[in-house]
Amino acid sequence: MSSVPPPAVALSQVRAGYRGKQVLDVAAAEIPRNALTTVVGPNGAGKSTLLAALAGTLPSNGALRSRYSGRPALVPQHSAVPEALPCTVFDAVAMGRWAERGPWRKLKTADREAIREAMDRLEITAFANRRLSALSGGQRQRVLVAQGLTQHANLLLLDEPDAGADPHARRLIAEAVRAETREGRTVVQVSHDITEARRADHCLLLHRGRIHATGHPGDVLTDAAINELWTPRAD
Ligand SMILES: Nc1ncnc2c1ncn2[C@@H]1O[C@H](COP(=O)(O)OP(=O)(O)OP(=O)(O)O)[C@@H](O)[C@H]1O
Repeated sequence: MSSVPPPAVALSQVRAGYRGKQVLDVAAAEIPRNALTTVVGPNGAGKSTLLAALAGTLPSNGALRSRYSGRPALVPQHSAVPEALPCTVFDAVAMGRWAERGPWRKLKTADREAIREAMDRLEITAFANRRLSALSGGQRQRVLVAQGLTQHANLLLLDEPDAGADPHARRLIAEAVRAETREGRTVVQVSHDITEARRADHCLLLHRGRIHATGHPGDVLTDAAINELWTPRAD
């Protein structure tokens, strides 16, 4: 009989917020191991806040039990990254190795290999020496995802990685994410694209900071749930 592996992260009564204002209140949720979990919900539902709590960049109360080794990698929304960051595409992707090497140490062969592989996957090798500020929004998005991939983190957190990306870039990002789970990593991805979200292994549907539903995307992202959550209300 096959047993279900323990989740990579189990959340229980997790609360988080900003300057004393609570915006996230997750009673219970799980992030399955070696799988792609998509986090969906209307604007302001608390998706980025949940990712920040999982990344540990935002303090939270409650129990957030992690069963993966190493540090998680967080790829923020590209709107959260200064456009004029004074570095090249290669430098930006290489920053992904800082957690392991430190910012000032020389890159080793393994670092260069991880950077090369991530840049190839996102098809940004041709831009390696371009300034990040000279790229389009969609190209910059691919650089951020490549920076996340180079970290080889067991938990990869992506906040709307395909926002502003064209169909080809979306496919590259989706394929890169799938390769991560095939290689035994756990990925959590915030998305506004319901079609893309339906392709995930697991789904957390957030509404007003709480879990509205969780489970297989086919069971969670029903027409009824979508109509209910995305229909503007008077309150
Ligand atoms: N730095 C911050 N300071 C204060 N309030 C914040 C901050 N960041 C987010 N919030 C508030 O927390 C709530 C949840 O925001 P969050 O960014 O997590 O939502 P989201 O689901 O990711 O939204 P979107 O789909 O628009 O990206 C919102 O009401 C937002 O105004």
